[in-house]
Amino acid sequence: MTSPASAPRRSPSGVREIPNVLSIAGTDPTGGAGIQADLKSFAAHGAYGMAVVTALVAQNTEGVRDIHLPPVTFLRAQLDAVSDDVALDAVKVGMLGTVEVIETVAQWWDGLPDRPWLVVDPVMVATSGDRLLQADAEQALIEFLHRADLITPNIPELALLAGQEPAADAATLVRQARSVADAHGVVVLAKGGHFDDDEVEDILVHPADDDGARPDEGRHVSERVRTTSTHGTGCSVSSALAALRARGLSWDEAVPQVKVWMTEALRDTQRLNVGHGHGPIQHFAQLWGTQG
Ligand SMILES: Nc1ncnc2c1ncn2[C@@H]1O[C@H](COP(=O)(O)OP(=O)(O)O)[C@@H](O)[C@H]1O
Ligand SMILES: Cc1ncc(COP(=O)(O)O)c(N)n1
Repeated sequence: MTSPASAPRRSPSGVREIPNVLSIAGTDPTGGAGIQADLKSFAAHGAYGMAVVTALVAQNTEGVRDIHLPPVTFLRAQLDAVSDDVALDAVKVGMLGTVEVIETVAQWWDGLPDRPWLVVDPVMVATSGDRLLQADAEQALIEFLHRADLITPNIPELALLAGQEPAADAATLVRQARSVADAHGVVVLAKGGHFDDDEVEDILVHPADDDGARPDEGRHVSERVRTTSTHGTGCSVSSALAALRARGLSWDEAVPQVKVWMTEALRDTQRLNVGHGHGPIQHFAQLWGTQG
């Protein structure tokens, strides 16, 4: 097993002007979450986006209707087709779904000659409340995490990773994020979107070093946009962070930039008219200009 700290994390050519970033995730045919959201997010952050499908999800803004899992041999064929040809600068992993899918992605990752940056969004449940990770795959997902540089759990996901009840306040969120960061040797962005304060705080926690020292956590606060169009926020944030890391920003530099972008993307949802449930965000608010 390669330890995350010692593994080379960049392509040999250094920071590419337009980095190659791969999403390994499930689909959303309405374009708001999963791979479709990831590709928009890569594009909005100046990266060349690619995608390998783990699961075909029949879902819309109202919920998940069905999930089809292609054979894992075909998943592996997709992964090899990309990595045999393209030098990867960063990889974002989203919905994995089952133990078999997790093991297939892990084997592929462990065999890569170079280590791209790896962001894992530990997707478990959709905004609609539907399960996207089988219950018997939770342990396998936990065992996958040491490969990541950054993981981006929301409040219930962090609780499950920490083996505790969901945090009811920021202090508990920090404690849980520290324990998960130390257990897996990864940076944790604990997302506070599920609290209901007037501000949304995401907390960036680094693992402690061998002497038990760690940098202060980054407290990233933004206004809460009052909208029900929050489908795909988590997918989009993790992809944006992968793209910016591949462009040479640190996590501490990338997170505030992504928060500003997400706030505008949520504010601009008023211009979209997609579906009857939790609508998508407007990934290109900055590029297309907002209404104000
Ligand atoms: N209403 C909101 N206003 C502003 N930012 C939000 C809002 N909801 C979520 N976010 C941001 O979107 C990201 C996703 O947050 P969260 O909802 O906690 O995760 P998930 O989508 O994985 O459930 C975080 O960066 C969070 O700060
Ligand atoms: C394929 C896929 N991956 C992830 C999510 C979670 O997205 P969100 O919780 O933001 O709705 C989703 N709905 N579908």
